[in-house]
Amino acid sequence: MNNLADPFFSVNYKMSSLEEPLGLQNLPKLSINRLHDFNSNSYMPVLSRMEMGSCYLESNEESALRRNQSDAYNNSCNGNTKSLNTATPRKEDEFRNLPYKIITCWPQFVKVVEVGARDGLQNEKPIIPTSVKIELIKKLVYSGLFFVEATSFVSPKWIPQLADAKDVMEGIKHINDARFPVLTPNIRGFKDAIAAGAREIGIFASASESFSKLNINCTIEDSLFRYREVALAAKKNGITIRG
Ligand SMILES: CC(C)(COP(=O)([O-])OP(=O)([O-])OC[C@H]1O[C@@H](n2cnc3c(N)ncnc32)[C@H](O)[C@@H]1OP(=O)([O-])[O-])[C@@H](O)C(=O)NCCC(=O)NCCSC(=O)C[C@@](C)(O)CC(=O)[O-]
Repeated sequence: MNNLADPFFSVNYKMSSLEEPLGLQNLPKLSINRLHDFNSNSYMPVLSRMEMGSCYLESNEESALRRNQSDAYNNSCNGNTKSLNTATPRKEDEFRNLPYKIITCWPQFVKVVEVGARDGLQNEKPIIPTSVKIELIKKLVYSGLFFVEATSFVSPKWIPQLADAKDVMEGIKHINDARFPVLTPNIRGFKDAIAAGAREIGIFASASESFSKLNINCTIEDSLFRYREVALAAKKNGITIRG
């Protein structure tokens, strides 16, 4: 069954462009019961009936029935009368179940890390006052964001916009119910970050030699060596690391 042919999906669904944001009132209405029916534990995709952008889902009962029928057919062709239940899984069964395995192995949650106060402000030409940065971070937290990357402990010669990292950390230390990771490009940055009260750090390496040189003034190999030092220090201090 193609999703679009399913009455469940054929509600007044309209794609929107970025210029024309989709209003909440236009979102498809999903009832809790229907969502439960579409729980990945209840249904699995049928590999042989997958098409571009859509796939047929069947319930576990349907799946068991179809597999029994298929096994019975194959056994009768081979003249095999062995009980179906004792048969070991065949390669094609394992392959058929692969999409199901992938779906059930999906992460249970998505972690959103807001980086505007760091990544956004490091690109601003004028230096933003520390008090404005603190106010921005507060507003981001009050908007419901839990992980707000606050600043970077990098060289002020490279990124003068974030030279006030220590003061920003001081200004947000009283804010509860949020975590404030900071970027640390080397062990010096790590030590400064910890001294300023950071409990979570971000390390960043490049996939190209040219960008690595431009961004942190070293080769990829050297950067991995540096980050090993930072990661070991973080582990020793019970600091969370994101890469
Ligand atoms: C890595 C370095 C420091 C190497 O910079 P360098 O010049 O090669 O370092 P150095 O070891 O030769 O030291 C030079 C000077 O910097 C000082 N220094 C050395 N380290 C620090 C430090 N941590 N904090 C403060 N000062 C530091 C050090 O003490 C020395 O001071 P001086 O003796 O000349 O007075 C430099 O290249 C740097 O700071 N780069 C940061 C670049 C950066 O922040 N880029 C933006 C972030 S990455 C990004 O935006 C991508 C990303 C992550 O956003 C993608 C995404 O979010 O998805």
